[in-house]
Amino acid sequence: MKVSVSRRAHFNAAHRLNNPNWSSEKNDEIFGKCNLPNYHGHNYVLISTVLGSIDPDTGYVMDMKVLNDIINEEVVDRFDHKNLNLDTAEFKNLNPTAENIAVVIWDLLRKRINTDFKLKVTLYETERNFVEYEG
Ligand SMILES: Nc1nc2c(c(=O)[nH]1)N=C([C@H](O)[C@H](O)COP(=O)(O)OP(=O)(O)OP(=O)(O)O)CN2
Ligand SMILES: [Zn+2]
Repeated sequence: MKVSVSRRAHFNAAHRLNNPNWSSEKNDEIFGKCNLPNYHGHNYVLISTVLGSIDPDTGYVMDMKVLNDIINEEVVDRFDHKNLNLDTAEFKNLNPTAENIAVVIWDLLRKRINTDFKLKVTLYETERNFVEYEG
Protein backbone atom coordinates (compact mmCIF):
# COMPACT_ATOMS: atom_id res chain seq x y z
CA MET A 1 0.00 0.00 0.00
CA LYS A 2 1.52 3.30 -1.10
CA VAL A 3 0.52 6.67 0.34
CA SER A 4 1.69 10.12 -0.69
CA VAL A 5 2.57 12.98 1.65
CA SER A 6 2.96 16.52 0.36
CA ARG A 7 4.41 19.74 1.66
CA ARG A 8 3.68 23.20 0.26
CA ALA A 9 6.41 25.83 0.25
CA HIS A 10 6.85 29.18 -1.42
CA PHE A 11 9.62 31.43 -2.58
CA ASN A 12 9.77 34.74 -4.39
CA ALA A 13 12.24 35.15 -7.22
CA ALA A 14 12.99 37.29 -10.26
CA HIS A 15 13.85 35.99 -13.69
CA ARG A 16 14.07 36.75 -17.36
CA LEU A 17 13.40 34.22 -20.10
CA ASN A 18 16.05 34.54 -22.79
CA ASN A 19 17.91 32.37 -25.28
CA PRO A 20 21.40 33.88 -25.76
CA ASN A 21 21.73 32.10 -29.11
CA TRP A 22 18.81 34.09 -30.55
CA SER A 23 18.53 37.69 -31.70
CA SER A 24 16.69 40.14 -29.44
CA GLU A 25 13.89 40.17 -32.03
CA LYS A 26 13.46 36.40 -31.83
CA ASN A 27 13.63 36.44 -28.01
CA ASP A 28 10.94 39.11 -28.00
CA GLU A 29 8.81 37.14 -30.45
CA ILE A 30 9.04 33.89 -28.44
CA PHE A 31 9.14 35.10 -24.83
CA GLY A 32 7.31 38.45 -25.10
CA LYS A 33 7.14 40.36 -21.81
CA CYS A 34 8.98 37.50 -20.06
CA ASN A 35 12.06 38.66 -22.04
CA LEU A 36 11.96 42.27 -20.80
CA PRO A 37 15.57 43.17 -19.90
CA ASN A 38 15.02 44.35 -16.35
CA TYR A 39 13.55 41.08 -15.09
CA HIS A 40 10.22 40.44 -13.36
CA GLY A 41 9.17 38.41 -10.36
CA HIS A 42 6.89 35.55 -9.38
CA ASN A 43 5.59 34.18 -6.10
CA TYR A 44 6.42 30.56 -6.75
CA VAL A 45 4.47 27.86 -4.92
CA LEU A 46 6.16 24.48 -4.69
CA ILE A 47 4.33 21.29 -3.74
CA SER A 48 6.72 18.41 -3.03
CA THR A 49 5.10 14.98 -2.93
CA VAL A 50 6.72 11.83 -1.54
CA LEU A 51 5.10 8.45 -2.29
CA GLY A 52 5.93 5.36 -0.24
CA SER A 53 4.82 2.78 2.26
CA ILE A 54 3.69 3.63 5.77
CA ASP A 55 6.30 2.73 8.39
CA PRO A 56 4.39 0.52 10.87
CA ASP A 57 6.37 1.91 13.82
CA THR A 58 5.78 5.62 13.17
CA GLY A 59 2.65 5.54 11.01
CA TYR A 60 4.53 7.96 8.72
CA VAL A 61 5.58 7.59 5.10
CA MET A 62 8.06 10.37 5.82
CA ASP A 63 8.15 12.87 8.65
CA MET A 64 6.86 16.11 7.09
CA LYS A 65 9.04 18.11 9.47
CA VAL A 66 12.07 16.42 7.92
CA LEU A 67 10.64 17.00 4.42
CA ASN A 68 10.09 20.68 5.28
CA ASP A 69 13.68 21.05 6.53
CA ILE A 70 15.02 19.54 3.29
CA ILE A 71 12.86 21.84 1.13
CA ASN A 72 14.00 24.89 3.09
CA GLU A 73 17.67 23.93 2.92
CA GLU A 74 17.71 22.89 -0.75
CA VAL A 75 15.16 25.23 -2.34
CA VAL A 76 13.95 28.14 -0.22
CA ASP A 77 17.34 29.16 1.18
CA ARG A 78 18.84 28.85 -2.31
CA PHE A 79 16.23 30.67 -4.40
CA ASP A 80 14.06 32.90 -2.17
CA HIS A 81 14.48 36.61 -2.95
CA LYS A 82 17.06 35.84 -5.61
CA ASN A 83 17.38 36.87 -9.21
CA LEU A 84 17.52 33.38 -10.72
CA ASN A 85 19.50 34.48 -13.79
CA LEU A 86 22.06 36.58 -11.93
CA ASP A 87 22.30 35.17 -8.41
CA THR A 88 22.12 31.41 -8.80
CA ALA A 89 24.64 28.96 -10.27
CA GLU A 90 21.81 26.68 -11.42
CA PHE A 91 20.41 29.23 -13.92
CA LYS A 92 23.59 30.98 -15.04
CA ASN A 93 23.41 28.97 -18.25
CA LEU A 94 19.89 27.54 -18.09
CA ASN A 95 16.75 29.45 -19.04
CA PRO A 96 14.70 29.75 -15.80
CA THR A 97 11.40 28.58 -17.23
CA ALA A 98 8.96 26.89 -14.86
CA GLU A 99 9.86 23.57 -16.49
CA ASN A 100 13.60 24.02 -15.91
CA ILE A 101 13.07 25.28 -12.35
CA ALA A 102 10.95 22.22 -11.55
CA VAL A 103 13.61 19.83 -12.90
CA VAL A 104 16.38 21.62 -10.95
CA ILE A 105 14.32 21.46 -7.76
CA TRP A 106 13.51 17.78 -8.28
CA ASP A 107 17.22 17.00 -8.70
CA LEU A 108 18.09 18.91 -5.51
CA LEU A 109 15.39 17.18 -3.45
CA ARG A 110 15.98 13.73 -4.96
CA LYS A 111 19.52 13.69 -3.55
CA ARG A 112 18.14 14.16 -0.03
CA ILE A 113 15.14 11.81 -0.05
CA ASN A 114 15.38 8.05 0.52
CA THR A 115 15.35 6.20 -2.80
CA ASP A 116 12.62 3.89 -1.42
CA PHE A 117 10.27 6.83 -2.07
CA LYS A 118 9.03 8.30 -5.34
CA LEU A 119 9.23 12.07 -5.60
CA LYS A 120 7.09 14.49 -7.57
CA VAL A 121 7.29 18.29 -7.63
CA THR A 122 4.53 20.62 -8.72
CA LEU A 123 5.62 24.21 -9.27
CA TYR A 124 3.13 27.05 -9.63
CA GLU A 125 4.68 30.07 -11.34
CA THR A 126 1.41 31.99 -11.29
CA GLU A 127 -2.02 31.10 -9.97
CA ARG A 128 -2.88 29.67 -13.37
CA ASN A 129 0.46 28.34 -14.66
CA PHE A 130 1.98 25.23 -13.12
CA VAL A 131 4.28 22.39 -14.14
CA GLU A 132 4.82 18.90 -12.70
CA TYR A 133 7.92 16.70 -12.78
CA GLU A 134 8.54 13.26 -11.31
CA GLY A 135 11.85 12.25 -12.80
N1 LIG B 1 5.79 26.64 -20.93
C1 LIG B 1 6.01 27.82 -20.31
N2 LIG B 1 5.39 28.91 -20.74
C2 LIG B 1 5.60 30.09 -20.12
C3 LIG B 1 6.46 30.18 -19.01
C4 LIG B 1 7.12 29.00 -18.60
O1 LIG B 1 7.92 29.01 -17.62
N3 LIG B 1 6.87 27.85 -19.25
N4 LIG B 1 6.63 31.35 -18.38
C5 LIG B 1 6.02 32.45 -18.74
C6 LIG B 1 6.23 33.69 -17.93
O2 LIG B 1 7.43 33.65 -17.22
C7 LIG B 1 5.11 33.87 -16.90
O3 LIG B 1 4.90 32.68 -16.19
C8 LIG B 1 3.86 34.28 -17.54
O4 LIG B 1 3.24 35.20 -16.72
P1 LIG B 1 1.82 35.75 -17.08
O5 LIG B 1 1.64 35.84 -18.55
O6 LIG B 1 1.65 36.97 -16.27
O7 LIG B 1 0.91 34.54 -16.57
P2 LIG B 1 -0.46 34.59 -15.82
O8 LIG B 1 -1.00 33.21 -15.85
O9 LIG B 1 -0.32 35.21 -14.48
O10 LIG B 1 -1.27 35.58 -16.66
P3 LIG B 1 -2.64 35.50 -17.41
O11 LIG B 1 -3.39 36.65 -16.89
O12 LIG B 1 -3.29 34.17 -17.10
O13 LIG B 1 -2.27 35.61 -18.86
C9 LIG B 1 5.14 32.48 -19.92
N5 LIG B 1 4.98 31.21 -20.56
ZN1 LIG C 1 8.08 35.01 -15.53
